[in-house]
Amino acid sequence: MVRGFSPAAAAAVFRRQNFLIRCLGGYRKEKNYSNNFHHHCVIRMHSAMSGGPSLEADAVSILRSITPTLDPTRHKGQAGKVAVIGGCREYTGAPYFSAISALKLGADVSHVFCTKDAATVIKSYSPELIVHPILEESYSIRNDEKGSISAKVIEEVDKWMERFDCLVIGPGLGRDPFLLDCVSNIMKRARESNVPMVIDGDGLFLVSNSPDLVRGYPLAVLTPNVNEYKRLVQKILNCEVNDEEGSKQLLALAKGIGGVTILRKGKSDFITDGEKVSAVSIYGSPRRCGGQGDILAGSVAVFLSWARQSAYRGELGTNPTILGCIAASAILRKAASLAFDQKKRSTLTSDIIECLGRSLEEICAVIS
Ligand SMILES: NC(=O)C1=CN([C@@H]2O[C@H](COP(=O)(O)OP(=O)(O)OC[C@H]3O[C@@H](n4cnc5c(N)ncnc54)[C@H](O)[C@@H]3O)[C@@H](O)[C@H]2O)[C@@H](O)CC1
Ligand SMILES: Nc1ncnc2c1ncn2[C@@H]1O[C@H](COP(=O)(O)OP(=O)(O)OP(=O)(O)O)[C@@H](O)[C@H]1O
Ligand SMILES: [Mg+2]
Repeated sequence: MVRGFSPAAAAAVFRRQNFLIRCLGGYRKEKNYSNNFHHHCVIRMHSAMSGGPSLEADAVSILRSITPTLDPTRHKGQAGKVAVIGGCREYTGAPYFSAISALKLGADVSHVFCTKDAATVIKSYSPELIVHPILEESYSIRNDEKGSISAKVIEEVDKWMERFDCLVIGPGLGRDPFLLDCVSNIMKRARESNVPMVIDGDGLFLVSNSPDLVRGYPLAVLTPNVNEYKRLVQKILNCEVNDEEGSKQLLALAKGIGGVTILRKGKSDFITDGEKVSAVSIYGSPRRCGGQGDILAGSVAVFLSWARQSAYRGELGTNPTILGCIAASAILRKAASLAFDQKKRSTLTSDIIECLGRSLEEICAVIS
């Protein structure tokens, strides 16, 4: 019994502790990937030691404070309208993973703006997505068509821009110079309309070479993986990644680009707006199958939109962009852990997507 507590109160404390442990990933029986509470604490301590003291965010409280209730008076669109700019001849999975993850978490509408080649393929994965085949790669057009096609792309995106709560730029975009030029124009329009942007994948390749696209834009979130982070550090800070000074360098990078938010993905996810670093190191999965970053990008778009709505109602005291990143990171890692419980080594990105709903439900139950 807990000293000074009645048996009933002690039982309540015990139940609450168990609930929080379950929310953060649960107990696990695997020998090598033991995920008991002690292991969880060790991960937290390790993260705090590598990134500085007490960086770990209270992801459960954040998720509860920003996730909207399912209120029968709300209409379609109020829980979020997101658009993914990505998808080309090589990559059709990445934009699909981002866009469907947004829907599975509770966004109302999810669009994909991609190349013509990719559009039919993406549509065939899911009838839930609204797919716009508007982008072109250099190989499919003549040089003298480039001006008119570029203008047409902007015209098409402009029809929709003001309706989106957030854009995800880059999953499966490819690196064709003409296509990236069109996407730069889309980003400039998004800024003019104050639409938040999550920049991932090849969008980060673009931003590493043209940081002015996001410089000084507080509604931009960059979500680099290990390679993308390395490129950003080299281009912006003119040095190599230094994990001994991980937090300091991350802050310098956010300041160096100027006022953006960075979510650095890895064993722990580190998030900063240039002022303070937060960490999410709750247990995820030892599987590193491709596509998990795409889930994260779509999830950040949703939680960021929800956090902005809460902030608009005056319910938050903290930067909503940071809260959205923390929430997305925690939900993805929990979903990855749930999927790994079932599928072990054969866990795929689509298995993790199937666990997104349960992952959020266990923290923010529809009916509590
Ligand atoms: N199923 C899918 O369709 C998936 C597609 N993905 C997409 O794949 C693309 C690449 O993402 P990664 O995470 O692999 O990116 P990384 O930057 O981690 O690595 C990409 C590869 O490209 C090479 N590379 C580096 N610089 C290059 C350059 N200038 N030109 C050409 N190649 C270069 C790297 O050596 C590496 O092998 C992104 O668009 C991403 O969204 C991934 O999200 C995984 C899943
Ligand atoms: N070593 C790790 N241990 C635990 N979780 C990790 C590890 N590395 C990455 N993750 C988690 O996986 C998610 C995706 O990160 P990852 O580095 O795989 O992105 P990515 O390379 O962009 O993925 P994608 O294949 O979609 O492009 C992150 O949210 C991160 O929390
Ligand atoms: Mg990626």
